[in-house]
Amino acid sequence: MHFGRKKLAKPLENKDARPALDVQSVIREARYTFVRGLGWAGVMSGFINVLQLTVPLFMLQVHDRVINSQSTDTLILLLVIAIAAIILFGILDFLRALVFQEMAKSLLRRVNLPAISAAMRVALEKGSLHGTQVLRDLSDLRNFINGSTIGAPLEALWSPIFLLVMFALHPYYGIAGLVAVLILIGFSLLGDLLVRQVTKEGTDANLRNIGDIGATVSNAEAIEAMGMMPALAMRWRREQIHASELLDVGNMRSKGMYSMTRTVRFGMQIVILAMGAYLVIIGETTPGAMIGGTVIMGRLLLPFDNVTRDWRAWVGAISAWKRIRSMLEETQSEREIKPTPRSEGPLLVDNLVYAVPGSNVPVLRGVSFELFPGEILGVVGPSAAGKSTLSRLLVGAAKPTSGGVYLNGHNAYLWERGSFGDMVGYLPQSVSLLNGTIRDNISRMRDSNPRKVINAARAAGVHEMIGRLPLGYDTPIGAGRHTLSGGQQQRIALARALYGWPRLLVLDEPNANLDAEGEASLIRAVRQAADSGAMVVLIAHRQSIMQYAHKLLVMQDGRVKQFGERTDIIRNMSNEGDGIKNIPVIAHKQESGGAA
Ligand SMILES: Nc1ncnc2c1ncn2[C@@H]1O[C@H](COP(=O)(O)OP(=O)(O)OP(=O)(O)O)[C@@H](O)[C@H]1O
Repeated sequence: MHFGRKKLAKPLENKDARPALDVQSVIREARYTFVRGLGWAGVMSGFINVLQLTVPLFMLQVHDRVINSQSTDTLILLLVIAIAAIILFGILDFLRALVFQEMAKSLLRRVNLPAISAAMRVALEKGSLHGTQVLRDLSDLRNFINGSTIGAPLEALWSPIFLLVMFALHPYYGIAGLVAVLILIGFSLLGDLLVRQVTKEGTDANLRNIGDIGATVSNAEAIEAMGMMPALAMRWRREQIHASELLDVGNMRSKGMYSMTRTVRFGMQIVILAMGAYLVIIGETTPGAMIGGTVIMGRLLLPFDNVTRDWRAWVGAISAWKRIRSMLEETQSEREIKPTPRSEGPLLVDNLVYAVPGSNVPVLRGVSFELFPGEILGVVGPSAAGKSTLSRLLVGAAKPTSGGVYLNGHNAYLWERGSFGDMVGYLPQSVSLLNGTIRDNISRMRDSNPRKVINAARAAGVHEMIGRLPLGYDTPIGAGRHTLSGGQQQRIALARALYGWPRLLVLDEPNANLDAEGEASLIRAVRQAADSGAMVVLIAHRQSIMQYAHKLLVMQDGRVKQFGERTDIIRNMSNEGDGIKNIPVIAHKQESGGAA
């Protein structure tokens, strides 16, 4: 028995190939955008803070200068200055909001596409719900930056200005202000210590729960039919309670700290007023300074209140960013960005090993074979032999752990996706059509050439069926739209695979939902593709289709049990005797005497 090893074509290196995306530079740029935005907003916050002194200083000046001098000219001058300062405050406040908005836009512009590609890759490996989390994180991050909570720490950074003014009014004011600030910083740090971890755990638990519910919703029919809802509801409830309890603890601690900081702020304002009154009595300061000092104390401490109140939003945003960043890093693509010319073959699978990421038990254990243009390869074997995993690796949807799949010597996994996709037709075991029209789906969501769409539909034997639908090729399908039967979906997915006459056609259980007419169309399509020089890989449990295969690959436990010309393999299997029991497809063929 040979596995085609002797004929293996040497893999080529594409010298022009570059990594598709430098994740580290995306992360660096995103961080730079964030820090630069915060820098600008911070500078503006400084001016805004200074301008916030307008009201207390105006009070102080009116009290000390206007009342004493009885001068309306001074009053008018002060009024004009104060109004100008307040208008400037309004303008800067608005500009700062624009800076935040621009920062959110520019951050998302940089991260959006890499994050969505990362989400796709994570979805391939860990399921769609892990993938969609990153989209939620991006949206949370944008809301945070555009929201009202991001500015509080920036304002707190400028507290030294208020402290200086307080020291200028009287050293005792300054000292009281400093003590109050230190107490509030202590509360903020304590709050962070008490809130951060528990909030993170609660959020993670909540996300897990949402993920579980999302996964379950897609199985709603089975759940309803088998009355699984009460048991599932109990599980969710337990998980929900656990997550809510953690989040409630974080919330309660955060609110507790906020109440304490407010108490300290109000208390300190009373202390400073009393102290001011005492300083006025002993002639150390003026009544204007007393009122101004009290108001400035309020302004000084307010951002610390806000930091304590809004810290959870910062914790949430930081966690969201960390998740986005680690997903980008984990899924850094080594794929090329330059299109590679269309290839006619051969297809070489060279000592292919695949273990699911995070597991060290390989699903494929050194699979090798070669396929030439115009050949149809039937892949058979018992359940869990690794057939679908092999098909995913053939089309570059999963990364080999070692070894590789090469088309005309070029690595299928690394191949730039657009040009690779033009050459490949893939029908996965679980057919999933996308939201859009039938035309969109067949044309792979591209601006379609109507003739190519109709050709693909005809080849899949589905043109007449589409013609019978009220909107024909423009019928919207996908979630919540026109519902197609399992067989209809499979045939439209076959038309999608055939679109543009690919050079490599990988069909995983393509006849699973087909009736006799559908299967006849499928066989016609497969033979037509092979006659036009395509390489076809067919995975099927139903044996009828295998009689058209030129070669057979028999898999077992992730290994190649046999590979070769179909007639040779069937002869070998019947000679081995016990092998026939293990390979039902072949066994059935032999028994029925049909295939060879
Ligand atoms: N993402 C994954 N995570 C964990 N295990 C996986 C994953 N994908 C495949 N496997 C494991 O790999 C083995 C082979 O699965 P695969 O779907 O390739 O088998 P198969 O031969 O196509 O089976 P069937 O004929 O039943 O479709 C199975 O044991 C399966 O549990």
